[in-house]
Amino acid sequence: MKDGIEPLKKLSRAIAPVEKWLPQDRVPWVIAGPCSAESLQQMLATARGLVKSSHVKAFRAGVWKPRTRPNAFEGIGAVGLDWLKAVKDETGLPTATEVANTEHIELCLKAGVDILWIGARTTVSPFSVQEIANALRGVDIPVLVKNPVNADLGLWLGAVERLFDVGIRKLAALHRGFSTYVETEFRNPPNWQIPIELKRRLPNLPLICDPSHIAGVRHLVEPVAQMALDLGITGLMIESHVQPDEALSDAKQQLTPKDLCRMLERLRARNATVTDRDLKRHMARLRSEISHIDAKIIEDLAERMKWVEEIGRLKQQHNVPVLQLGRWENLLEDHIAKAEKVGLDAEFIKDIFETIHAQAIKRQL
Ligand SMILES: C=C(O[C@@H]1C=C(C(=O)O)C=C[C@H]1O)C(=O)O
Repeated sequence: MKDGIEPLKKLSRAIAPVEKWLPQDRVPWVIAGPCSAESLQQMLATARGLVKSSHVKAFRAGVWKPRTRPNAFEGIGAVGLDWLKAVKDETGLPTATEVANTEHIELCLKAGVDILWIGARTTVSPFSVQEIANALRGVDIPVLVKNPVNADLGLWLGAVERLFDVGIRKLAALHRGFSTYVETEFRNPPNWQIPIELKRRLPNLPLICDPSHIAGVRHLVEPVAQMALDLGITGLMIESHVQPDEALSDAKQQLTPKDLCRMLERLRARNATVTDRDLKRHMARLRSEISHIDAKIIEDLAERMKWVEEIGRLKQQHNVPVLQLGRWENLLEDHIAKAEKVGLDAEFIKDIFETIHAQAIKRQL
């Protein structure tokens, strides 16, 4: 692809590995803590529970909360930074919080916060991201960039680039899912293809998954975390509160420290690299079958397009419209029925044939 991949490769190579700023002796490695700092007692009690798991490497808490509507709890403010410091002094855990403007950054740097993150509602605004980047020029601090709330890879990449341009090298992307108008089982569906594409563009950029915001409800946090591990994502950010039901924000998705620690023991990490020779050979055989089928699909598509173009010429000679809705609807119905019989997902087949049909129309215009 020619869309600026070269400069991104350079950027990717210069990014510091996570072990430069957080220990990497456990998979998953986890940044955990309450959605919001609410009181010193709540912060310390949560941290005391979390530190029992050796997976937990840093403590998070939101101090300034961007809320969708006014009159919700908008965060405790700067006093929360003192509580983060108290957590660090007692547990030794590095601390992390969200920043959205210059003032937040100045206060965090003064209070000795170790890791900053940029929230999903901030990543959507290049003005805000640039303001943050300018305030961080010359500062050596890890910055995690949450994906923008909307499914826009460009904004996510742009935010990483703005921070890189002011000298931040301890960077990571934080995947918290994407907002959607339609109801789904998730609060913010993961759209895994977007973080996967981000990883393809910036292979060295550490990717952290935030299953709490993707799930939105407690019982889905574990399956989403497991999906992230199955994909090979080793870092997680998870919300935890000593009394989740009483939480002033995100009450439904927070886990007690005890439940979180237990969950971390149940999660299964995958081995990062394939070393076993037999396994390697077996995988290579399967991949050659897959490549063979891919080649067939491409040949068949090329042949399909030849017939499409021929019918297109015929339509032109006889003044017949290119789009034939009846035929298209029949085809789609047939294909979906056939696909379901062989165990393929209807939506998947619909997406594929919509793409093929769009191309078929283009070829006839
Ligand atoms: C190829 C045709 O043109 C269009 C493309 C179709 C396809 O890709 O199968 C089906 C119907 C038309 O909208 C056709 O009329 O059959």
